[in-house]
Amino acid sequence: MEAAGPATVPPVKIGFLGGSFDPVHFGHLAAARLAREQCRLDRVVLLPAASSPSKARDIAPPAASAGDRLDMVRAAAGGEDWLEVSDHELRRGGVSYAIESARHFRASCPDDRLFWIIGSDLLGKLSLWRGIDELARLVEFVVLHRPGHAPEVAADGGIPGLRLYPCAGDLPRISSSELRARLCEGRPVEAFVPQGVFALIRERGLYRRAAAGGDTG
Ligand SMILES: Nc1ncnc2c1ncn2[C@@H]1O[C@H](COP(=O)(O)OP(=O)(O)OP(=O)(O)O)[C@@H](O)[C@H]1O
Ligand SMILES: O=C(O)c1ccc[n+]([C@@H]2O[C@H](COP(=O)([O-])O)[C@@H](O)[C@H]2O)c1
Repeated sequence: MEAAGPATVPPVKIGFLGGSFDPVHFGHLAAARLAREQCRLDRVVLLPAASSPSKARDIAPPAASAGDRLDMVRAAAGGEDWLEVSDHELRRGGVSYAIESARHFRASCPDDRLFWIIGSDLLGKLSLWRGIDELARLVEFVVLHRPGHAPEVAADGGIPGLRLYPCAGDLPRISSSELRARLCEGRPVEAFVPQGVFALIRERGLYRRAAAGGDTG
């Protein structure tokens, strides 16, 4: 009798959602959940940026410190066994280019499929991301329609071999900048962030003043 060959194990599918998460909100969590469901991801990693490339030249740095943003993201991810948090970009410091993170995760997970999850607000400038041709070889992109940002924007911009999967579904019309403004004005935000995140914002008095800035270390 012939021995059965080794069973082929399908590659693990890991999603990454990078962002400033200043603060993390239900829009981010909905994006992670939809991407996981529609692309059948095994897990999703929230990846807080030390400094986002698209925001690095903004006048205002992240309003909350790296430590506060990381704690809020950890609080938001708690309780979901498929949702993880990586502090890789925060430990690396500097501007958080996706290509550098993708090289790191590709090296540590050589056999897995890596999916970069982005909102449709980022699509128009995807071709300008640092090292986009290499990035498009290393990862596949999942795009969530963000209200107010048309998903039909020409995305590939001639990016060779781009693998890009649009996800269907309604995402909450929330942004971190709107939440920072609300907090600064003393308006409620409980409906937009998980309870643990709200508790941290209140305990630490985060985002009380718009011009407060904050350290990123
Ligand atoms: N409401 C939302 N629905 C879907 N995707 C979102 C939503 N908010 C943010 N994202 C996506 O999450 C990622 C991280 O976003 P980021 O941390 O910059 O949040 P933000 O709400 O856009 O912040 P800000 O208002 O400060 O620009 C990006 O890919 C962004 O497109
Ligand atoms: O690598 C790049 O060139 C690049 C340019 C723009 C945005 N990104 C990534 O996109 C994610 C969301 O960015 P932002 O500016 O919406 O917070 C974050 O993880 C950034 O590192 C990456």
